[in-house]
Amino acid sequence: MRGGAYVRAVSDASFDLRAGECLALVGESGCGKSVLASALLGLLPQNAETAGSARLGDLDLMAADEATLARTVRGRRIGLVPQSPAAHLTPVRTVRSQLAETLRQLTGAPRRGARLQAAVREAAARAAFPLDHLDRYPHELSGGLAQRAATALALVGDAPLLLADEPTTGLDRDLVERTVDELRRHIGTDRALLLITHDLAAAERIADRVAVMYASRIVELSEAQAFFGAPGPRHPYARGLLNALPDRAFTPIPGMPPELSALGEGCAFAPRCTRADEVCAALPGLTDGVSCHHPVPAHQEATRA
Ligand SMILES: Nc1ncnc2c1ncn2[C@@H]1O[C@H](COP(=O)(O)OP(=O)(O)OP(=O)(O)O)[C@@H](O)[C@H]1O
Ligand code: NI
Repeated sequence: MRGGAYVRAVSDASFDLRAGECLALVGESGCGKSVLASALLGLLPQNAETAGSARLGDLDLMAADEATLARTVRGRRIGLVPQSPAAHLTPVRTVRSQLAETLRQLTGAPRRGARLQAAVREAAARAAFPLDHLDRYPHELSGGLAQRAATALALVGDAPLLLADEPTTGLDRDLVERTVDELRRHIGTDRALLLITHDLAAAERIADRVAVMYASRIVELSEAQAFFGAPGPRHPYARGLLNALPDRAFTPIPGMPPELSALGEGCAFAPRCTRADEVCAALPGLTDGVSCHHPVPAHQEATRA
């Protein structure tokens, strides 16, 4: 990081993702979600340090070189809906030309002509991108339309893993539902989706499992049904996130998440946690999908207003 600060943005993250499955990665801003996604794609800044492995089929993404990632992973084995679509779209080319280019690269689409144009329209429609906006440049698009253009591009390669980083930012509720439903449909039974989101309602709508991240660590990994329904989240932070929702208790978690450059030894949530005691000065391990010394007992249900 500029100025020499050292940030541990992701620690000990461990999860698997099966074909046909959607895993939602949720957590407050700055907890490390996008860094985790960038690490999988080899898109971290050059001075970033990584350790560990991430297997996609027979390939270890963490060990793969840039040529392999560029040639066979990005777009082909992993489709990315980036968090800031405006920054990922090429500013000097229309949406039509970017879709056409990606189609030519990733599918056997012909170089030009009616069949290519039909494929472009089909690709746009999959992400509900309006066909009468295809000839616009990225700066002529609203945030929501740029988001849909980026989603359309990410779906082109039919990659076995789709990584969607806040794919619904800037969309209104109807379109949020349409977009996540489309992502879910796209997954079908033979692809997988890692959905990174602040939007717990979107996660509840389509996720099979939920991973909750706090201050660089996955603190809970649960089946979505158990998480959003009964018995509810077991980690006090995860429970706090749900209870902060307007249609639940609408009670925010007091305090702020810590700076990742100044994390202590113990549980990073302890300063904000009503259940914390002296034991929490030591880092809890992940047991039964929860990383907490005092998880909420399974029979204590979350309050739904
Ligand atoms: N290129 C970078 N250089 C230095 N620090 C970075 C860089 N990218 C991210 N960070 C830091 O890593 C931490 C995690 O950032 P990240 O973008 O992964 O958060 P996030 O969970 O995706 O948040 P948001 O929900 O706001 O997108 C933050 O403290 C951020 O400041
Ligand atoms: Ni992010």
